[in-house]
Amino acid sequence: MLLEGKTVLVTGGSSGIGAAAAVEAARQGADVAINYVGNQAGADAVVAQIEALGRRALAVRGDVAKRETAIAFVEAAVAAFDRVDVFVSNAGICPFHAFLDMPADTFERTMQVNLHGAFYMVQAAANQMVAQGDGGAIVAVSSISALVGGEFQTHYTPTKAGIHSLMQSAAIALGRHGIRCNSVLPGTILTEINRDDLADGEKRERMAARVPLGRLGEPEDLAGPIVFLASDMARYVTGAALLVDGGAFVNLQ
Ligand SMILES: NC(=O)C1=CN([C@@H]2O[C@H](COP(=O)(O)OP(=O)(O)OC[C@H]3O[C@@H](n4cnc5c(N)ncnc54)[C@H](O)[C@@H]3O)[C@@H](O)[C@H]2O)C=CC1
Ligand SMILES: C[C@H](O)[C@@H]1OC(=O)[C@H](O)[C@@H]1O
Repeated sequence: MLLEGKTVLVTGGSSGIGAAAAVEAARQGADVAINYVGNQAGADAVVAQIEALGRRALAVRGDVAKRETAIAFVEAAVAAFDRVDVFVSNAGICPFHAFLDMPADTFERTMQVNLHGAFYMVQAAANQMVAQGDGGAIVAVSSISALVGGEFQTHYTPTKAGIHSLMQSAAIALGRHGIRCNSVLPGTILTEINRDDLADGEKRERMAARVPLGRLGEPEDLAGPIVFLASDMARYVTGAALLVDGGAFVNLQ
């Protein structure tokens, strides 16, 4: 098991990629704390899945856009499990909207949840890891959208580029403490975040046709790469970004 005896924290862990990562971490031997914001049923289901795997689980409610949520999440996890070994910064939103009439509050909320939230969470987790004194691993869920644009994502893609960049700079700032920082860059993964956008079957098929592996992603496709980067198998990997997109990015023509 890749995460035997570790404590893993995941933001936005009540659905999608975060839920898949949380459950896989438990399958790999970790106790897991998830942050969630509104989906109580989803959080309860993830806790139940983790416990069914014989591991301890904790769900802590909070809006990642607020700095105090980060501090409270890490404190609650330490109170329950004594330490933080792995932190997965995953929570995010993507309210698709055209650029020219983007409401300021849509732009600002997307920045606050996706980028400010990741910064505060990673900072709080890193301070706990530094205090423990024996290193750790941080994995942030960025996106293929850190590298390419989207017409209705002008507020969103900069947050994903920012998260990718945050991991690079944090890798430098935290390397001396033995804390590794990496990001995963998912392609299009079928989750709640894009359920409406991909409800149009024609668009979904067009997107899938661009993927060399021939299908859109599932949340579980991210679980292995996240666990790998979190584990000692990746002990000399830091500041890296791992595309998990079925080959979509390289498929120019
Ligand atoms: N689905 C996709 O195609 C891709 C998703 N991503 C990223 O993956 C991450 C997870 O998204 P998915 O699993 O796809 O969708 P999702 O909607 O299932 O998951 C997002 C999670 O973040 C949580 N969340 C949203 N706002 C929050 C807040 N203020 N505080 C705490 N939690 C909050 C949601 O409750 C949800 O559990 C996001 O950061 C997203 O940007 C990146 C690339 C592609
Ligand atoms: C939510 C979108 O479908 C998804 O988010 C990303 O980051 C991907 O690039 C897709 O556009």
